[in-house]
Amino acid sequence: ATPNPWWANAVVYQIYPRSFQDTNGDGYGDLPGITQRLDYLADLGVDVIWLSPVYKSPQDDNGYDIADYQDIDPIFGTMDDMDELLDQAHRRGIKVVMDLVVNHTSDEHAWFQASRNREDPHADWYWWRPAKAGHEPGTPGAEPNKWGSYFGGSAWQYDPQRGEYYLHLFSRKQPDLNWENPQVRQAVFDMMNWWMDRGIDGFRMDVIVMISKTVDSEGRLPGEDGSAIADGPVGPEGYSSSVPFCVDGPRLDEFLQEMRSQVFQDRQGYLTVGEAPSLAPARSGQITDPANHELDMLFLFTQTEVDTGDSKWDIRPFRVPRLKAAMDEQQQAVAKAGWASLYFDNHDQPRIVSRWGDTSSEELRSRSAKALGLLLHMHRGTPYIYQGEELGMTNAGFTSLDQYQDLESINLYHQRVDQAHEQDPESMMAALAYMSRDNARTPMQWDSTRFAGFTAPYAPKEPWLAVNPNRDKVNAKTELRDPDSVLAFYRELIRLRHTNPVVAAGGFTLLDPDADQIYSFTRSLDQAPEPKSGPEAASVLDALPCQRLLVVVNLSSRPASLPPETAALLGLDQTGFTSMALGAVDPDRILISTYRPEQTASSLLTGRLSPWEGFVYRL
Ligand SMILES: O=C(CO[C@H]1O[C@H](CO)[C@@H](O)[C@H](O)[C@H]1O)[C@@H](O)[C@H](O)[C@H](O)CO
Ligand SMILES: [Ca+2]
Repeated sequence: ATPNPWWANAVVYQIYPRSFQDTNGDGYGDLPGITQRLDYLADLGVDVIWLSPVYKSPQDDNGYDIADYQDIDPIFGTMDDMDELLDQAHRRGIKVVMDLVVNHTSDEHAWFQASRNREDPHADWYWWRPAKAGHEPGTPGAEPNKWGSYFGGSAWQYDPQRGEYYLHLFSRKQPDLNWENPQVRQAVFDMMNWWMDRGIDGFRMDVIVMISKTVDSEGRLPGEDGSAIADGPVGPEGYSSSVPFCVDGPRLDEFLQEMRSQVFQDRQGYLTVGEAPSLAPARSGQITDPANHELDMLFLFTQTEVDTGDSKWDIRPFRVPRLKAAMDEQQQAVAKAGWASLYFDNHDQPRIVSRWGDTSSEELRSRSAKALGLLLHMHRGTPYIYQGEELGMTNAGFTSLDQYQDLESINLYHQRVDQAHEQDPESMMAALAYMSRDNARTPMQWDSTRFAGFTAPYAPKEPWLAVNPNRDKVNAKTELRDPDSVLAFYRELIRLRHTNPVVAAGGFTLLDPDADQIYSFTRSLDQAPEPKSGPEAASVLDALPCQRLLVVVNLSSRPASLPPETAALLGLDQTGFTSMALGAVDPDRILISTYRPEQTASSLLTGRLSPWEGFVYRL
């Protein structure tokens, strides 16, 4: 079998620079702050850091609205600071992946400002359309079609200077680029090559599956005057969904292949991962199949939608079988070809330990954080750790709207409560507390001081977003000293992935899909890898060819019996009693557990796992 590429065995750590480490007391994290913390990341064992955007930006969407791709925003520092970070990371063997936001730019980008003039060569670099016939431009109903923006309101904004509307799937200050225009594509590829030549190691590509929009043979968008394609139905808020026409559009593969050949053809050792909201998992097997020369891996979203209804604010109870179904579908999509990325947390998702774990006590917060980490990292794919996830950081616990900063949260509160009256204030505030993106964006908790070490206790400026008061207990300094901490556990998880080839390359097989507390699966390598010898062989067992692992996690705060298929693999029969002589369950085969191995060995003998008990067993 062709050896797996380097990133198949790598662990990526996502940094949200705004909330990571402030070094100049302005309350915002910055690049020197990241450089300062590289030893912490090296000690954790991560192979790659992915930086959310640090480019010149009016920060309307915290940097995902870029005004100059080839300059650093002063809030984060200078290009010299960027070079220093790159150099210091590489010295520690850590690669640096940047965020590529090219579905849209900022409306303050020179390209957009130029495009407002119809005579300018950039005139066709964005999606400009006239007002609907028979409607006064700029008045409700005059928009070219009924598409709604992800951040509320129409996806169209009228610009009096140009005398036309421009498309913005996200905020008004994030106009979509027109990738149909080859000059746009060339400008993007030139910018990407500029950064790759500066020594970065790849890109995470923002909403990259939205760059190809569906148009009819005349280039008309669905629903616009004269278009051969009708727009979709209008929802309760008065807008239709752009997803059927803007996600996975007709030229997506062509554009991704062109990008691959224009930027990455003659390069080694890089990583490309595309963000793919609303993409069907089956498509990930094609887009990440190396034979198609598109992307290395994708961020799919189906696992982040198992506890929501029609919208992310329509919260539903978390059910383990639904998560299993979603993850299994993603695993099967790339079983033959392609590769998966593994994530539960990022800067757009609430903290997983608050979402699906249990934070009702310090004990349960720690145990459930470990169980969820083990579950994710033992799947087949490249795991992503979001800053603070390795500490088991929790949701913010905000109770009033003015504590929130995220435009999506604030806009959607007003749209759903004040305008569309489809949700009452209490339930929307509850939805925000559970799902808002700000839950992931509270400052990193380095220690128990006033501002958690994110910024100096008596810094001139308070942190841009409130520090979570539980920083007195949940912080890196405390967990670095505690061998039983969530941090120590994550270090173990990463070590296991780096040392046990089955973890990186073994095939995935889900067990007991209907069990409602326990999530279990096996990972197996067809042919045994070379047995380890010499110092690497930590134990006699290490010397044996490891071929198959069993991963079992109780994702509940209640004890749970081992379900049938899992029990059978451990030689336990239905009654849960071991048909194997007592002691056949060999504690040495427990490679890692969220409890002490001997405790897990006794759990196995009884066939009942404790709350949030998870382990990897070498079959
Ligand atoms: O679709 C996206 C894309 O997010 C990417 O694109 C967005 C626009 O650039 C940006 O706000 C996000 O931070 C970036 O990760 C969602 O995750 C989005 O955050 C929202 O929750 C949809 O309901
Ligand atoms: Ca700062």
